[in-house]
Parts: sequence; structure tokens; C-alpha cells
Amino acid sequence: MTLPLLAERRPAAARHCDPVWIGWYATQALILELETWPKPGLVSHIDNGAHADMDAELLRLSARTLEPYFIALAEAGAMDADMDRLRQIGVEAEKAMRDATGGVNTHRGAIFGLGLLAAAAGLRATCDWQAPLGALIAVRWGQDIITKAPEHDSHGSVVARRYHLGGARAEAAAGMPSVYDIARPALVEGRRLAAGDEEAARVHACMALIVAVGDSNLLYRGGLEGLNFARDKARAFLADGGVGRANWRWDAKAIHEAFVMRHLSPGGCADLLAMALFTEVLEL
Ligand SMILES: CC(C)(COP(=O)(O)OP(=O)(O)OC[C@H]1O[C@@H](n2cnc3c(N)ncnc32)[C@H](O)[C@@H]1O)[C@@H](O)C(=O)NCCC(=O)NCCS
Ligand SMILES: Nc1ncnc2c1ncn2[C@@H]1O[C@H](COP(=O)(O)OP(=O)(O)OP(=O)(O)O)[C@@H](O)[C@H]1O
Repeated sequence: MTLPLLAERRPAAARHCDPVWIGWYATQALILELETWPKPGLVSHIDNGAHADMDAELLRLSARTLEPYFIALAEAGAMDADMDRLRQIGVEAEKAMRDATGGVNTHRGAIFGLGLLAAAAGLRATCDWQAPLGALIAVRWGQDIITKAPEHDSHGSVVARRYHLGGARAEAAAGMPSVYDIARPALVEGRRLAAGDEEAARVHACMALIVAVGDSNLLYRGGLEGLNFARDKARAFLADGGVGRANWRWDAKAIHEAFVMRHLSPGGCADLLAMALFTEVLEL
């Protein structure tokens, strides 16, 4: 299933206001991200990348488990819920994910980012909001995302303190700039370069995100050296023509293998790719 086909089958803008459809499409965006290869270090339908504890089957199970929570977040958004309520649903979704996967962190970052976008899509249906969903997140919940963040010692908060990075929260509070300024233009560029090949466009966008994002997963696993290695590889891929070259898939595969060798995985970039795919359709 490809994105343009889905967009063509969408009969009316009314769907974009329906929490059930919003939640369903959030899960579809996760599946599309999964079915993209080669994404450096990440899990796909082809292999497990740099992850010993996950595979495509587990990520599909996780994505399906999350669908009712994305629906609940869209419904909460439609009722103009505050950040405390969204966080409560998000925490329940994280618990359901861990119960379904035997404790594996398959989609924690994705629950947060896609969950906020689903809530914004629900809210947009009740007000006359014409601007991007990311901007609605920033306006409605941005301040509380930063000021009411719970204290904890997650991998993300450890590296955020060490490297002075904002991670997923700063990205969301700023209106998801990596989705709108990096991934969306790169998807368009990838389609142009690869003559409409959707998977190639997703790989192109993933590489562009790796260059631009301070991904806390890369930092946690590889430190600054790992982050810089990842950025240099992705930057070189794009500078060489990205998915516009006939042999792009071999080069992307070599980069994927280099990440796996170093145990590097840009999980935040995978989340942002799924968010970009979600907003492309929801903002049509
Ligand atoms: C904010 C979250 C992601 C906690 O995160 P943490 O402190 O670990 O932060 P961090 O940003 O580093 O990483 C978490 C995950 O986000 C992704 N990520 C990493 N870096 C980035 C980045 N620069 N930009 C976006 N996403 C990123 C990765 O998948 C990573 O595993 C979230 O789990 C949380 O607070 N959950 C509580 C529920 C909630 O508030 N939900 C909101 C409504 S759904
Ligand atoms: N296709 C994918 N492959 C791997 N990670 C993904 C993928 N899609 C999204 N992610 C994100 O990556 C994060 C998982 O990364 P990772 O396993 O490195 O985190 P961790 O559990 O904190 O660390 P570790 O596995 O090193 O203990 C999830 O929060 C998830 O949202």
C-alpha cells in the first residue's frame, strides 16, 4: 500500500475530522515507516537493523496495539483536552505497548509525536485552523509540554542533560520543525529524484532527518562520535545525489550495515518520518 494510493482513495475531507480515521492513519504511518528499506540501523520488513530485541512482526503488533490510543487522543483533542489529559492517555498507550511487546520500547517516541499530531487533528476539526498541525500543537500545548514535563531518568533525558539537547519535547513544543522543514521537503525531492518511487522517497527523507536532527537515540548509543558518524554518512549520501542515482539502494544498504556494525539507530528520525507521512495526508 503506498501513500498516493491511500490519498486517492480518501473520498472527502470529512475523513480528516473523524477520530477513528485519524487513529487508523496514525497506525498506517507507522506501518509505512516500517516498510521502508534500507533505513540506517532501523528495523524494517527486511531486517532488524541494530535492534536485538525487535523485529517487523513486533513493530506491527505494537502499531496495531496503539491504534485505539491514537483514536482516544484525537477524541481528546476534539474536546480541547489539556496536556495533563493527553499525557494520561500517552502513558496508558506506553503501558499497552510494553504489555504487548514484553517490555520492549518499540514506539515510545512515536506515541508522543504522532499522538500529539492526532490530538491536534482532532482539535483542528472543532476550530477554524488552516495552518499546519504542528503549529497547532505549539500554540495549544507547547508551553505545558516543556514546563510540565515529568522528571525521569530515561535514555533521552540522560543525553539531553549531557549534550544540552531538547529531544522529542523541544521538537513538539516548537511545532515539529523537523517534520515541516526537513522531512516533508525531502519526501517531495525524493519523489522527484526517484520518479515517484515512494519507498525511495521515504529513504531520502530518513537520510535528510539524520543530517538535521539531534537524535537522542543516536547520542545515547554512540555519543557525539556516533551522532557525527551518522550525520556524515547521511550527508554524503545526499550530496552524491541521494535516491536519484541508479545504484542508490546499494549505497543506502552499505550505510545501513555501517550503522548496524556500530550499534547505531536513529529511532527519533524514524518517528519523525512517520509523522511527516501522517501530516502529508491529514493536511491535504
Ligand atoms: C517525551 C517522551 C518522548 C519521553 O521522552 P525522553 O525523556 O526519553 O525524551 P527523548 O526526546 O530523548 O526520546 C524519546 C524518544 O523520542 C524520539 N526522539 C529522540 N530524539 C528526538 C528528537 N530530536 N526529536 C524527536 N524525537 C526524538 C526517539 O524515539 C526516542 O526514543 C515521552 O515518552 C513522554 O513524556 N511520555 C509521557 C506521555 C506524554 O506526555 N504523552 C503526550 C501525549 S501522547
Ligand atoms: N523502525 C524503527 N526501528 C527502530 N526504532 C524505531 C523505529 N521506528 C521508531 N523507532 C523509535 O525508536 C525508539 C527505540 O529506540 P531504542 O531501542 O534505541 O531505544 P531504547 O529502548 O531507549 O534504547 P536501547 O534499545 O538502546 O536500550 C522508539 O521510541 C521508537 O519510537
